[in-house]
Amino acid sequence: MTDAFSFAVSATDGEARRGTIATPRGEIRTPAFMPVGTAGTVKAMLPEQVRQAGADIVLGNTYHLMLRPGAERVARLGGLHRMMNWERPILTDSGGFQVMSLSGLRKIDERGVTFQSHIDGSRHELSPERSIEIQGLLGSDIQMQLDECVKLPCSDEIAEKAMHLSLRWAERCRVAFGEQPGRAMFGIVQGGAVERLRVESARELTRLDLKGYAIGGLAVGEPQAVMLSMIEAVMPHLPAAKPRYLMGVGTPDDIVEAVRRGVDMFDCVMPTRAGRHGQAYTRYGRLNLRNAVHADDPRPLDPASACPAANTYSRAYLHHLVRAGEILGMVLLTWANIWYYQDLMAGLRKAIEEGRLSDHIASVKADWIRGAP
Ligand SMILES: CNc1nc2c(CCNCC3CCCCC3)c3nc(N)[nH]c(=O)c3cc2[nH]1
Repeated sequence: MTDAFSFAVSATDGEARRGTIATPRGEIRTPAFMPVGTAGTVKAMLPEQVRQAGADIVLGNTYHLMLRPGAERVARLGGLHRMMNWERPILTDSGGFQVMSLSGLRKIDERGVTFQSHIDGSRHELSPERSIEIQGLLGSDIQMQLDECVKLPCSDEIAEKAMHLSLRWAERCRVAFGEQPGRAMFGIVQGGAVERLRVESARELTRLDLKGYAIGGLAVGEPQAVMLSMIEAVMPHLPAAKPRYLMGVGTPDDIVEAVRRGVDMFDCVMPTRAGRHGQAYTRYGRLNLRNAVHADDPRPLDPASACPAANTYSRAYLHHLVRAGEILGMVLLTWANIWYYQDLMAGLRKAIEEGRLSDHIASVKADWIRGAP
């Protein structure tokens, strides 16, 4: 165990890296998928199930927790780790992205974002300084800068304005973060789909010498090809010795293609949200358990999976639970999905260690297409 925050790359395969982030709360094996725990819970899962599935770190969220139960209350209760009974690392987003996608009546200016709570309509201000303060009150191990993420497509001028604002906010967040031993603050590369803006953002952020760098402003509706080309444009301008986090990504296909290009960390609501909506991610692709085709299928989702939800219950039963709107349907499919995503990452980590990532990705994709035997 360490009292510092550090990242080490133990193997590479092309641009892909196998690494480890060491933190006082435990190690994070990369490439890593971080289950989303929006309001202090990975929805429909107990923390011990999240860990058993293979997760080393989960996400918390400034926007939700500042509105309810409130950052100062969480701090009084001993912090987010204690409150949600997750003693391993937590990464928190800064809240700006959620303000833009969830709240009513919002305004962005140099000071920060002003918005109305989607819960009770109350008015709130989130400055770079307040966002970092909230993340500190929550006890977050990896804190994200406040940034402005523009929707795509947008004009170069809008992308440039938002990218420069995010750079100024990165400096303010760096000052507000100060020295928190064992914790990190990550900058977020913006720049829309404009290569020169992406490069400028990455180079300017790198000058702040941060402990990690996120690639933001993607997975906002652009084609996968655009997302991948922006990743390729940014990578040469980020320090190889620091972790790279692609925010909000993504489907299994997005993840394997981004790992190939050097991304180390991912988060996405998809496995949890899909589980609540009757969708199962398996090594044979995605299944919609609401579909009548499963009504008489006695097979489990995947007998080869170590996840109890995937190797025990019949598809017919899962279909029944989903059709009946039973809570257990959400619980079992969320469990299977989080476990599948962790198995996907474990397979990628092993393939990088053994220098066979390209072949591994090809076989993973073939299974998705081939479907269950
Ligand atoms: C889904 N696509 C996407 N997500 C993005 C996100 C959010 C990443 N997920 C955070 C969790 C969401 C659920 C609650 C807990 C936090 C982005 N966040 C920031 N700050 N900046 C982005 O450009 C940014 C860009 C993103 N693109």
